[in-house]
Amino acid sequence: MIIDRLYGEVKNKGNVCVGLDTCLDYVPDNMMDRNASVEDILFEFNKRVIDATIDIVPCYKVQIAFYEAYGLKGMSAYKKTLEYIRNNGSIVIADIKRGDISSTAQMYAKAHFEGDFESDIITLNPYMGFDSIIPYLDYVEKKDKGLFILLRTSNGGAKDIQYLNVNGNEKLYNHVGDKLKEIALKYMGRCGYSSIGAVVGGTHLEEAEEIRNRLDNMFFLIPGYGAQGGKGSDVAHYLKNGNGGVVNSSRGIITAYKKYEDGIEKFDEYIRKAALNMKEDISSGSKVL
Ligand SMILES: O=c1ccn([C@@H]2O[C@H](COP(=O)(O)O)[C@@H](O)[C@H]2O)c(=O)[nH]1
Repeated sequence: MIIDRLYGEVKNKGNVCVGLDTCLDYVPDNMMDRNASVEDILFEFNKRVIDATIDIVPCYKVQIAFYEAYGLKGMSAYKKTLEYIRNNGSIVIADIKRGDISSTAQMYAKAHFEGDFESDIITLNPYMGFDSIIPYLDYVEKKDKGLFILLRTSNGGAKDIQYLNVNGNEKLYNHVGDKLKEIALKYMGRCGYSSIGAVVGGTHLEEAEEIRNRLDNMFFLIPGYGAQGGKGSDVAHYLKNGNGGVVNSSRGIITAYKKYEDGIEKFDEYIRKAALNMKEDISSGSKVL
């Protein structure tokens, strides 16, 4: 199952998930060939980031919005990026955050688990209801695919809806988590985690322990590290014995070279260094717990 592969990759390479939220503003001048198309520039940038990190990270998260924003050429870069990651033996999470009625969800499943935009794991938004998740489950069961479903997100606005009290005094995200766990239990891997995991922002700490204990067999995608303020000692609360989750950083890694005077010349070195520093930060955070 995909979750066993991800678990194994984390065991060997640590928890850093490199976020490819790539836009032209992040591309160094020397990669901005005036004659090249947006498709080539975005893909070449991603290829450099992937080549610099593939032996030290377990997976990549590709945020589809950044490619959609550039139209068809952007989507070609998106397709090439997914293929490059998968063909080189790594795991790709497509951050698409879909949620819709089942007839539409079926088409989203086909669009992102087959064909041009095939990825290994996708993100979903469950707040339209649990029937919106069902159409993806066939792919989890029969095609070795995985889901990371939004539970408690990293943004401040998470509190507007996800923290509302339901059923008396229960937080909505806990209610959602319990329902997702019920579904997740049907798709358990040998590693003790399900191919249906949850997205839990690494920026809110108060509830971390409760969420981790309550959803003990769900693997977490943890965004919010770096640019949004999350630190190794924060995100470590969502891990279990150093595994059970991958921590995403997008801007923190792909723009790392901008902090250095010689960043453009040593682009690959600084990208790798940012991923290695993050890996070390998370593992020292885990040791403190
Ligand atoms: O709760 C969530 C869910 C998803 N994201 C996504 O993660 C990255 C974060 O980017 P950074 O540059 O590392 O801040 C981005 O693609 C978001 O759409 C999230 O931030 N929080």
